[in-house]
Amino acid sequence: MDKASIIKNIKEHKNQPNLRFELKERTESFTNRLFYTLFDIDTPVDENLDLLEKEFDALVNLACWQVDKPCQRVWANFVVRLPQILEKLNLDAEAIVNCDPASLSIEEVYMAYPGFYAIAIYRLAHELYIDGFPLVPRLMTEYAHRQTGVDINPGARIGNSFFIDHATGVVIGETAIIKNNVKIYQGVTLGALYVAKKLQKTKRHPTIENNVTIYANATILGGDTVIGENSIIGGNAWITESVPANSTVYHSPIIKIKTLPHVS
Ligand SMILES: CC(=O)OC[C@H](N)C(=O)O
Repeated sequence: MDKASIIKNIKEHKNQPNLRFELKERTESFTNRLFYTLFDIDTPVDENLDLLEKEFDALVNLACWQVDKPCQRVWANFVVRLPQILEKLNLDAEAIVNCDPASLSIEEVYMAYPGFYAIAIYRLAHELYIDGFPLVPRLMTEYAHRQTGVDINPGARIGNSFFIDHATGVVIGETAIIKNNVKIYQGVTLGALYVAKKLQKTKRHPTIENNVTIYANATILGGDTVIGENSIIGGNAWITESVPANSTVYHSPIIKIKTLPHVS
């Protein structure tokens, strides 16, 4: 195949007229500016809010290509909710500093905890998601996912003072509901019992009630699965049914250790 034919061929197969990676890049720089505007003391709020509004306009132009989904009011609705979101995020940061014996300062939480970063970007993206703003919330949480290994779908509903410790390899599905003061550790999955396209728009992921702790690598599946309040789910537990309030759930593997006599 000559060069002209290759170009023609590629052009024929490049058939998504709205697929512009500029949207992804602009969303990532908008997300960075937003995070710094909310938390970094040297990032002036007034001028950065103006810049954010301009950057958001560009996102609207790139993301709102469906005529039946007008997006013009989304920024106005979002910006008024920023103080409330910040209040919630400060509660998350406090929960981390109060719960984690390894944390040395609140500044460390904001700058060094991937769990805090992932929750921050999730909470900001969630507000855009509930306004029906297409694609950008997913690009925001995927950006956080890429940086932290924590995949929180912007559709999930998460209450106050949420803490993900050692955050990596965590998956929180689109229809998960997490109430207040929940702590989870690395490798936790809040997922669907099985995956089928026909389940779109149904509750597929679990509900976690207040004050639940879920230790590392536990997997909790199913839209009807409810983990009752004050429960503790041990590491590596595999749960596909509801757990009553105040329960402790252990996974008990059989570990065999065979020690041979030392032969030199
Ligand atoms: C987290 C999870 O179970 O994902 C499976 C699928 N994407 C769904 O949303 O059902």
